[in-house]
Amino acid sequence: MQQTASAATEQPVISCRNVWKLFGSDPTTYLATMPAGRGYEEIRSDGYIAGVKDVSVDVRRGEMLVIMGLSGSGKSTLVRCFSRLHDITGGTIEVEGQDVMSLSEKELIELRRSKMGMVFQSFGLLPHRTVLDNVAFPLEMRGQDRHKRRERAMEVIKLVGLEGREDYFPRELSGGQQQRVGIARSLAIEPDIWFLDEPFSALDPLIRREMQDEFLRLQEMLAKTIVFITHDFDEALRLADRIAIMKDGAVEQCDTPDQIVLHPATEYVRKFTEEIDKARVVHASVLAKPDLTGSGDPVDALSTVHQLAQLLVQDTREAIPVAREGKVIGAFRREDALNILVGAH
Ligand SMILES: Nc1ncnc2c1ncn2[C@@H]1O[C@H](COP(=O)(O)OP(=O)(O)OP(=O)(O)O)[C@@H](O)[C@H]1O
Repeated sequence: MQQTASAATEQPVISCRNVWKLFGSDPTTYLATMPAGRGYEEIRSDGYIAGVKDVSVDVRRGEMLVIMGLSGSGKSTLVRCFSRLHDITGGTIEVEGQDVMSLSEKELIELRRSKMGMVFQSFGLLPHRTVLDNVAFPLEMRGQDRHKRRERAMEVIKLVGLEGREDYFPRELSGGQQQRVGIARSLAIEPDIWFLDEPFSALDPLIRREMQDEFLRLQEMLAKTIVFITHDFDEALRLADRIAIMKDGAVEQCDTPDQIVLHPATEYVRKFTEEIDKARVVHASVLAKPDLTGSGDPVDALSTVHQLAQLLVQDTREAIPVAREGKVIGAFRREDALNILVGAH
């Protein structure tokens, strides 16, 4: 996935600044009196759990932000704060410029219902309803008439590749197909912001990869703003425009996959990147230096080093130009790319 340049400059869809979510007996008073710089373990010894610890991230329009971290690192808590399923203890969260903590219960329900879609690991399908009726369910909740909701449900069923299975019951479907129903159901309401909490982790590895590919295809068409939770770094690298890596409630680094594998911000992040084949992650666009001039035909900015392997080995040029949509944006040193290819970076 590659975002348009304007996505980075537009107002973010979700903006969170210095957000804290503490669990414990009186978190608000505790946070107000807590000495600055108190660490996760110190907070714990004071009797509180820092579910989210001083997090500032933005979710940009049309991007897929993947929140990655081990179990208990705070991924779900952070995302629950975005939709105010949790009240935050400190900081601010704005969704489309609106401070979520200032919304009334009614406004919140409306915000969630009209703008947000959610998909969970457990699929959450209604077992006694057919695929069509499961997908149409949120529309029924909205009071949409039967004909309209069936029409819309069929549209999204087609979109996720389940046409012909609309009259099946969930138990008659594979895990991957059931998750497709979950995805179709959440898309039925045309959410602006899509939250997916480990949607593929109950699936076996082959199906999981297939679903990831399909998901990328779907996103290419829909260009939704997506927050995707996973504990799988490979999945994060495959899907993300940007990845926020969490540990002990805090975001260790939030950046593009390329930057994370090339320039891990902390030792913790570096450990994740150790086993990764960087050549499959790093794109020519990131290696290109605008002030370097190459000779001969340019390579495409969206190519990974892995895709360029043959050229890199056979070519003799020192600097290779890179073009985005036909326009040269700079060049990279062939040696730099070769180092990534052989794992010497
Ligand atoms: N309601 C709660 N009360 C107390 N502690 C909580 C509550 N919800 C979460 N926590 C704690 O906050 C921390 C972060 O939990 P969270 O569920 O966000 O982690 P996660 O990264 O999503 O983990 P997983 O991948 O296992 O779902 C954990 O230590 C958890 O025990």
